[in-house]
Amino acid sequence: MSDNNFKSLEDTLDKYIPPEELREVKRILYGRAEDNPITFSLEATSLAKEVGVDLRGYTFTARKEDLRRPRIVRVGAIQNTVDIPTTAPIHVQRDALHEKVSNILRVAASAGVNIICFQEAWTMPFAFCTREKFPWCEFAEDAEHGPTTKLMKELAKQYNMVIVSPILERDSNHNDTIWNTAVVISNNGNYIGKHRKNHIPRVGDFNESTYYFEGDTGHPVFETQFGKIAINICYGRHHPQNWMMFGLNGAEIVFNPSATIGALSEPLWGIEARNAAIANGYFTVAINRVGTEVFPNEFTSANGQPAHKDFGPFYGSSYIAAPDGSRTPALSRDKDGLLVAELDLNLCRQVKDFWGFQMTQRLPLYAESLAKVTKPDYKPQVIREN
Ligand SMILES: NC(=O)NCCC(=O)O
Repeated sequence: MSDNNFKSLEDTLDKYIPPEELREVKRILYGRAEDNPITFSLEATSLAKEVGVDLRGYTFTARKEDLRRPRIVRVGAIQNTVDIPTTAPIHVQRDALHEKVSNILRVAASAGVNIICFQEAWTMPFAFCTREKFPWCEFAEDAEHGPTTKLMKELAKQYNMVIVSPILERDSNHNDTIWNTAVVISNNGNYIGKHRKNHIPRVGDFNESTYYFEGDTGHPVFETQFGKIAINICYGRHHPQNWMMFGLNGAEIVFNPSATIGALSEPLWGIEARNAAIANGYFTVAINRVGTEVFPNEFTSANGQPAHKDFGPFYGSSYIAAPDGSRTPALSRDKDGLLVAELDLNLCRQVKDFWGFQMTQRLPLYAESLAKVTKPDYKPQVIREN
């Protein structure tokens, strides 16, 4: 079976595992026997059909508490293809993506979404694989006042929705430097702040260090009306310390807007964001692109293979994981999708109380060890037989 004929892990499980065993398989593999799907209004499902987006939703519950009311929030994740050829003028490509994602936002609004995040560098094709500067650098724009943020501020206000908008940023106050940045806009339509990607890949076709440097914004958590959120951009999901710092700063939901391909990372995908949710006591939202993007000039992947104009399909499979280790099924591997999860944020503290991972974390021990490891004269602590 070729990669393209393989629909998804969930489809295969549903197709071949008898129902009574499937419950147990799902309990072990997905952390819960039932998917707990959300039934959306007719308006939301019809709009999703009209816009051409696969709308799916799932609920995560928490214990009822005596002293705290439930803190129910609907979170959304959008995965989408880039449909306009990469040879079209930059403004045509960007406008088309603005229009497409704005339409999906209408669906999110009618599905009751409170906080939404898009895929990494959503306003452009993922051109960094080419390692060519032009015309791709033209996609970079000001995080606070650029055309994308301007549009998203209007829509955030209109839909009373917090929007996390990962873009290619141009910082004209600092010598026109470029950054891989996620902009956070409040449900009142105000710019709250931004986070710049902390870890830049130098692997296979993801040689992004040609374009931008490691981020300088630390690990900010944005306190929104619907909860405390943070963003760990793509390759940062391979770094447990990155996830940990967002948790230490109090995040309740961490988004992981990504662009990644099957040959490279698909076996890691279902593990990393889910493990981060467990280890750090927050919800995680892993978002990947779909589709194949073809570039005008051939490039190589530095792997001995012939030069080519695309680097294979992004595999989508966006999913949401909870601090108790349970997760939603994934969106498809090849279709535009809007994944919605209804969360009770009280689950974060409940899981921390139960498992005690934060209490047993022993940060001073690691702070001390790491301080030693980073010294030039450090010797690894290895004990050998004499
Ligand atoms: N965009 C990006 O950081 N991709 C890196 C590939 C991966 O981490 O799977």
